[in-house]
Amino acid sequence: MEDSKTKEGAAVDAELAKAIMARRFSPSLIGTEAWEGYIFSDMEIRIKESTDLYGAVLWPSAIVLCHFLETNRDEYNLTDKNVIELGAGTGLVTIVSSLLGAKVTSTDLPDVLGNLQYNVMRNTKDRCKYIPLVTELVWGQEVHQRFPRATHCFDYILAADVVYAHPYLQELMDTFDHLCQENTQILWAMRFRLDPENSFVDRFRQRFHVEELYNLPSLSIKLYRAWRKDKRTKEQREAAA
Ligand SMILES: C[S@@+](CC[C@H](N)C(=O)[O-])C[C@H]1O[C@@H](n2cnc3c(N)ncnc32)[C@H](O)[C@@H]1O
Repeated sequence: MEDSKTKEGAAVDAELAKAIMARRFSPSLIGTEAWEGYIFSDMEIRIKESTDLYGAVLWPSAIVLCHFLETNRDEYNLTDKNVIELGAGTGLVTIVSSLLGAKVTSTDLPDVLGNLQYNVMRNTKDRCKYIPLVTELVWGQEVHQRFPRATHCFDYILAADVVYAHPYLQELMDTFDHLCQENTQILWAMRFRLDPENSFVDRFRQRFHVEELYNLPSLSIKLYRAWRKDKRTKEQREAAA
């Protein structure tokens, strides 16, 4: 019985993973510029990558998160919502969220912003209600000053593949903690590779309620929804702002 259930789960995983990854179609070369094409919201999105930086490559978690947003737009309606993306990389999640009607703040390390801005502008210009804002956000650095809670209240925090063996996991946790207010939802696609990912999830669960939305073992990716556990008092909210 258990065996047949596991097999059924594996088949669903394989099918879903295949469907999600099939959104990717073959790389093209136009003139001197290489790009990869994706279709979301019935629109073609062209992503330029550059292999010299982590953030200049599109990772499968981003495709998984975009697939979720596109196929669950009734329940997670992004129209007119304030959204921030952490570690946006090449920008696919920012672009898809903008096409779905969100006001997006797309963030990453300074080195990555040029390529990110290029992809975001190229794919959202004249196609979106709100022009996405691309800006630097280094996890844990001046987040309180640059994104004060009183003026920066996000409905959604989006993140794809931001947890891996890097030395800034605590800073990332603190950034989630600062940006996530009482009514904020975190949608976070996570690729499991080694132990640091598991212990991050354990620590994350101490601060946030966590619901697993997708489990795709064939891609080693899970998609989580999370929201704050603690309800702050008015005084605490003002002190943290
Ligand atoms: C594995 S890539 C994922 C990129 C993109 N979200 C995707 O799924 O295609 C990790 C991203 O986190 C960003 N990143 C890494 N360390 C960071 C830090 N300390 N502060 C802000 N962003 C960081 C990288 O620049 C990169 O864009």
